[in-house]
Amino acid sequence: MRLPLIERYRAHLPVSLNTPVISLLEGSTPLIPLKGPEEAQRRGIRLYAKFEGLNPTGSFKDRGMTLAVSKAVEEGAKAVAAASTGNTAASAAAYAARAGIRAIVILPAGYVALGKVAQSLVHGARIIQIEGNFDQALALTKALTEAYPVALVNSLNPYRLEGQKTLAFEVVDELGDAPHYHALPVGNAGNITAHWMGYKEYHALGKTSRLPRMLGFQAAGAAPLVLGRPVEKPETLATAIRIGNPASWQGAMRAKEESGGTIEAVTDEEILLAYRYLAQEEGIFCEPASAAAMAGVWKLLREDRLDPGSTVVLTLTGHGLKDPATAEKVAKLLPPVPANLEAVAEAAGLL
Ligand SMILES: Cc1ncc(COP(=O)(O)O)c(/C=C/C(=O)C(=O)O)c1O
Repeated sequence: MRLPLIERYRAHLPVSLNTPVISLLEGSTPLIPLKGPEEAQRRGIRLYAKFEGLNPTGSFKDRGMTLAVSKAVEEGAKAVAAASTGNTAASAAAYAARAGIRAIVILPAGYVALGKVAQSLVHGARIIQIEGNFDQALALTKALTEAYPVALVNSLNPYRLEGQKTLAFEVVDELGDAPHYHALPVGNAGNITAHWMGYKEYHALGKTSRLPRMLGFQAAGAAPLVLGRPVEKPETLATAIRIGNPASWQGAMRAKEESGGTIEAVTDEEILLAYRYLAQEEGIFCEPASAAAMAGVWKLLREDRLDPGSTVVLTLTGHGLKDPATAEKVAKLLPPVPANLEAVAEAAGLL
């Protein structure tokens, strides 16, 4: 029987018996063993994908949203607000609907993948598109929630990170220890901060023999943490991580430094290659931003920077269906053929 995330990890979360559990049975996502690219196989490096696309709204955001919305309702909120590159909006819209309160989402016009806008619309969120980018949307949302009785549910809200840290718990509970490395994409940097919180908590409880080295990856055109300064005009086809000034900058730096890990950039071309590899070689359809984790691990493998025989977990943060438009960048749809066996057999490459 599947448990609400809050029930599964109640002992580790800031909840009480007064906290309503607003849940869509999020979490407990599959940890899928990968065949891995040849560079991993020949070094005996085991790769696993923690596929967060199988959460209720198709991304890891549900882990933080179940807690943030439950706590907002406990505190009497009648509305929640979020700036978003799309997945936070979709998740806030779903959990607000679940709770019977209003969701207000502020999106950078023209840079949110179709699937995510569809979700926010159909869940009944109040969608405000701004003529600006995500960073401007976040500043406006902070101002809105300071001026009006609306709860902020971006990852500046600590409850979001508390919910998201449970991914690390699930990895340890399933593998029996922490991996040697944990790779994930980094945009606003809440997720890498939360992963590291979770591993440190479990380690302090004696549940792991090691702490993983955190491997964060940004898109080369949107890599403030790599450059060491905000990026005024972030650009990448991985629109989920098209963020120039991460809200959790310090948290990401802490995760990198304390774990002895790294935060590096991958190009859009490397992201697309990894996106196609995961779908066509591993059978996993994740969205472009998620594929940045695979692109980054592949880069480190090519540079022989991962220890032979080690275990690497990659967080694939969102489902590929969120961004159907990008799918056509890796595989073109062929024109229709006449409706007869010979034409179909020829198009199928069987003749
Ligand atoms: C699929 C996917 N992969 C990676 C990230 C980066 O996580 P953070 O580094 O914690 O920001 C996001 C983030 C999306 C938003 O920030 C939003 O939805 O507003 C994402 O949707």
